[in-house]
Amino acid sequence: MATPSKIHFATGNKKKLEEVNAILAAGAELPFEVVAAKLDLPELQGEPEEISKEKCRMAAKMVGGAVMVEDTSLCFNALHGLPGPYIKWFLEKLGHDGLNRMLAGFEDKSAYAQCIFSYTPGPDTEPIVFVGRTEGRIVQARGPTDFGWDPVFLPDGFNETYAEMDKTTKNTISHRYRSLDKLRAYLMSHAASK
Ligand SMILES: O=c1[nH]c(=O)c2ncn([C@@H]3O[C@H](COP(=O)(O)OP(=O)(O)OP(=O)(O)O)[C@@H](O)[C@H]3O)c2[nH]1
Ligand SMILES: [Mg+2]
Repeated sequence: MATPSKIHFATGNKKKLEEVNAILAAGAELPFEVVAAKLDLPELQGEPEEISKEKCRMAAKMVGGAVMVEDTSLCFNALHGLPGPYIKWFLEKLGHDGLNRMLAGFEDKSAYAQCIFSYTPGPDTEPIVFVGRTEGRIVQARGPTDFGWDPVFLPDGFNETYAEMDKTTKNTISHRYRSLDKLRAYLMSHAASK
C-alpha cells in the first residue's frame, strides 16, 4: 500500500521521540509527516518481533490510521539474550550497577542493543517489521544518566558509552538509527511508486 501522508509514532518515551525526530531530520526530506501519539499501550511479553507487531496492531486500531511503534531490547550474550525486551524492568529495579553485577560471574560482557520498528498503513493491514542491532558490551556507568541504560552500553569500535558520545554520533550508529533507516527506505520507496 502507498505510504500515507501522516504516520503516527506511538510511544510513551520522550527520549525515543527526540532521537527518532533527529534521525529523520538528518536525512532527505520526507514525503510523509511523523506525528507523536502518546498512547498507553501494554508492555506485551513474548518474542520481540511478535511483541512489536501486536503493539502496532493495537496502536493502529486506537488511532484508526497509519502507525509506527518501536521496541528496544538490551541483550546480554552470556545470558542468551536476556534481559532483552524486559530490560525496562531490570533497569528500573537493579539500576546501572545491578546490570553490571548480573554479569559478574561471566567473562563475556558482550551485549547488543536491538531496536524493532513495526509499521502499518492502517488497522486492516499486517504490520511489517524492521530490525536494527548495534553490538557492544556492558561497562560501569559513564556519562549523563538522562536516558535509560545508555551509560552502561559501550558500542564496539568506540571508547565512549552511548551516554558519553554526542547525540549525532549515537544517531548514526545506534540500534534505533539502523532499524529506522530500513523503515525510512521502505516508506520512501513506497511513496515514490504511488
Ligand atoms: O539507554 C537507553 N538508550 C536507548 O537508546 C534506549 N531505547 C530504549 N531504552 C530503554 O529501554 C527500555 C525499552 O523499553 P520499551 O522499548 O518498551 O520503551 P518504553 O516503554 O519506554 O517506550 P514505548 O514502549 O512507549 O515506546 C526502556 O526502559 C527505555 O527507556 C533505551 N535506553
Ligand atoms: Mg514500552
